[in-house]
Amino acid sequence: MSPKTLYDKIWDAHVAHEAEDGTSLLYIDRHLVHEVTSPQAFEGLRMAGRKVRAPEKTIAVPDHNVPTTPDRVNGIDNPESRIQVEALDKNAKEFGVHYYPVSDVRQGIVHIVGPEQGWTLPGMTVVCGDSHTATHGAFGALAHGIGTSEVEHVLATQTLIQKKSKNMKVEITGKLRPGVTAKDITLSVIGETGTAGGTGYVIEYCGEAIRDLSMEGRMTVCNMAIEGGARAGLIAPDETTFTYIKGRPHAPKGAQWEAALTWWKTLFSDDDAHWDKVITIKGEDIAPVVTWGTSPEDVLPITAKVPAPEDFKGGKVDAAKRSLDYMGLKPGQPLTEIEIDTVFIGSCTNGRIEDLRAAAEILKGKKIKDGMRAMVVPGSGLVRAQAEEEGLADIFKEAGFEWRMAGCSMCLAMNPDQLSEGERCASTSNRNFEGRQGYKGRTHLVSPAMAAAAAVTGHLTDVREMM
Ligand SMILES: CC(C)[C@H](C(=O)O)[C@@H](O)C(=O)O
Ligand code: SF4
Repeated sequence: MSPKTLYDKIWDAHVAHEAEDGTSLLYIDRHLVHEVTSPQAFEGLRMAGRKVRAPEKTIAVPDHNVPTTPDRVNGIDNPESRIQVEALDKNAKEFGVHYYPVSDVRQGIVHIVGPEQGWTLPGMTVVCGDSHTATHGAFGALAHGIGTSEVEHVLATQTLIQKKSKNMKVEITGKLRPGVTAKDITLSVIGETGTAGGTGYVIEYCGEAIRDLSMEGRMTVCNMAIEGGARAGLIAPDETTFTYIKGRPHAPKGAQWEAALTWWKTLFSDDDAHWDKVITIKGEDIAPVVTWGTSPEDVLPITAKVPAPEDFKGGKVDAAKRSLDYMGLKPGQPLTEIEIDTVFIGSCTNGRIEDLRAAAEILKGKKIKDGMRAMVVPGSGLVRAQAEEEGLADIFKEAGFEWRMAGCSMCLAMNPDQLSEGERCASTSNRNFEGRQGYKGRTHLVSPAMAAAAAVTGHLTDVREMM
């Protein structure tokens, strides 16, 4: 047998039919659904008189539009948001799919709920009408976003038409230095490859620094594969993965667990597998980073200065000028002198329990800067409950943070949590596009620990000085 990558193995195990030009019909093991990209898909089924083919493999949860203040039990003010969430409610019940409504403690961001409930397992194909589906690749699942018409296709057939991507290996060797996290890894990789570097590829992240990460950290890394342009990100499963999964509500049990484990242990890239592209980064070379511009590739170590447009080449000069202008920054200004007024800790990138622990560790016994607006939005109701049990919520509240209910929140401006014009936020989310967190709002992407540090000092801060 010819050697295969992990991606090749999962792909081969799911091809139901392959046409001559390589276009394939893939079987889909898990279909996650949220309120933004599913209403038309369900409506299409309804109009055609079709059913959901595999409701037991379909999981729905509202996340983008839901308010995160406790008074959300009284309903959603914004009519557009309300329509989307109510449509999901109706569709989930009518079509009989698994559903976690806002009133359920298990509700949260779809990419946090799936793994948490044991829906996401190694070797699976996982899709969702959402680009950050890449998150689930942390389990060694082939997971990626799809469009609304594909959502309808998967709902109706449990299959997806796909062309195979190329194989790319991103190796992070050795150990990380203190203060450096999974978020710094994933942003640094994009800094190296650019936002188009992964286009046409599925990335497998490997190396000692990746192996050393918890499942939470691995999800953070894979979450941003899409920001580097890749179709999906993958990490081969190992004991860390199996320990995380075991005992979760929808994980296999008993003899099924043993059988699954036997297969999962074959899910790695063979030694002499072929890679179309390889990138290697030394773990010790990665610093705590921050973005200065309006693209995730605009990333630098926190010790750096705001770059000048002339530092870039070709078309990137104009992009840098525009970024600096939008962000209101001057070349040569130390990044640590950039003052911020808002801190957002949350999102499918960094809204898990370990992220909250890392931020709380920095905040313990401290207060946020006067006038700072700071909020923690746990990625799910269960993350929230656990953080309360561990005393993290008290640390956040005593420091001056708002302690919110689960949802996408200020990661994107689809709900009441938004930046106002000119506001500047240190955010643990994954996109710093113009207006992403609110009209004319400005975003600096950072790790949870770096966000916490900035909340205390009032400016972008090297977290290592607070450790
Ligand atoms: C709303 C949704 C389609 C979108 C995505 O696909 O990623 C959102 O989750 C985002 O992060 O921008
Ligand atoms: S948290 Fe942000 S990135 Fe993740 S699904 Fe929600 S909007 Fe998209």
